[in-house]
Amino acid sequence: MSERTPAMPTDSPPNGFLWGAATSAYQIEGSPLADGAGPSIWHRFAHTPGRVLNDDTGDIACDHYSRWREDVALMASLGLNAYRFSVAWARILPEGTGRVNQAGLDFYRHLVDALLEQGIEPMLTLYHWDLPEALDARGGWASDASPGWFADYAQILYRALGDRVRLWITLNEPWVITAGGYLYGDLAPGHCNPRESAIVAHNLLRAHAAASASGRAEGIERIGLAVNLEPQDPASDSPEDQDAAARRDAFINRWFLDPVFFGRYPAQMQTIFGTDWPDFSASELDALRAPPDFVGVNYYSRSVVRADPTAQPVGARRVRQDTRPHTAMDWEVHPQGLTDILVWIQGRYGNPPVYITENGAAFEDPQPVAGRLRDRERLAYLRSHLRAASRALRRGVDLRGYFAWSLLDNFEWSYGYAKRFGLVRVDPVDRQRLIKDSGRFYRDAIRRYGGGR
Ligand SMILES: CO[C@H](O)c1c[n+]2c([nH]1)[C@H](O)[C@@H](O)[C@H](O)[C@H]2CO
Repeated sequence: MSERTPAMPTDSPPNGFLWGAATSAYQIEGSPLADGAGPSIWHRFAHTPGRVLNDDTGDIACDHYSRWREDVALMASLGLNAYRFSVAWARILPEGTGRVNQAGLDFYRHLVDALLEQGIEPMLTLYHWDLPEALDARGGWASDASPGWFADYAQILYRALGDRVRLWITLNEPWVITAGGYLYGDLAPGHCNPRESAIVAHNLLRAHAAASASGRAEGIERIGLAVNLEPQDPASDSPEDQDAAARRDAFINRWFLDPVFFGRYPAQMQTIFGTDWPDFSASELDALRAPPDFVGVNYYSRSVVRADPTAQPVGARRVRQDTRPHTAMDWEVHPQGLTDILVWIQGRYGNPPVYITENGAAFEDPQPVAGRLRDRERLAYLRSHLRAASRALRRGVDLRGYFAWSLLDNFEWSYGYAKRFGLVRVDPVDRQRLIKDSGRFYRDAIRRYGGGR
């Protein structure tokens, strides 16, 4: 099969299938304080020496805040019929609550209108990690008031854009927000506090429920939750490794999905956190039940897991599969894991509608030559994972769309600009965009198998 032969096998996805790409505000926009916007925790974190590789910041990023018209045209040239983006809370509410910054609302309204003019369906993420600094100063997600702050913010956006945005996501990856920001400390706000992390996770779930309820009250019909999911395969059939994989599965894959679908946490959470696990009442647990209208699946890789009592808090660690290909993030390339996790959702949670809201890979890209960037590894990753998605469709998974991560090379959090996921190259000096071979491949796949725009 040539590089240019699209991925999907003979059976095309269902009508209305979304072929998109995904980004997030702090990673692409730049101009974080423009037009009345307030600072976010990532603005502060990135400006704290030593927190981000090369002390990179999102001050410019992809300069999308100025180039959004060009980027919408780029999406149209790729043939996308959908685009997933996030709203920077502090552009809308500079102090996190209270005064609304109209210029912030206007930016996103113009972006949405431009997408719709091109026949591109917007999928809006309300929160992709960039909490207003003013709210972190009031306790942030550890504050009991945080679900109310979030629901009020969400309501402002529902009322401003609910007549033109049909697909909403409350939170992007509550697990990464919790683990990265409050347990391991590698992401903003950089805390390392197990008990605080369990309270933050609980408040994020309360916030999802509150924002879902406020969306219903505003007539919003399709509100989802985007979660990072990663199959946990035991390194051996020993009971120790089997138990370790089950604990890591609960910790990563079920910590948030079980509460929203079943109103309960996985039993392993108490074992993992011990005395740091709060004693939630039955009513507090039941209040978490807020089944999303769709599950957004962010899939990148799987883990092979070995028991290791020194690897806290789960007592399990990943075992690198040295004979398998890995990305520049050192994540194993394992497309079958995408099929497996989609079928797992189908079986465990009653076959809910699903979108693959992130899937992609960072590789060390070659320099462009004569206007061409031959990113063979990323193209192969995309092709193999589109095939994996097709296998899930054939298994009856209610898969409704695929969003490649990411449209553009962008700010990769604590890695800064050192890791590039884009289908489109962004020049580090002049921010010029150049569609990579992987982007051309995706365009051809959409033309051949997509519903078109
Ligand atoms: C384990 O990977 C996570 O699922 C994950 C990977 N990623 C993400 N979550 C975030 O949603 C994006 O903002 C990142 O840029 C992207 C690439 O790192």
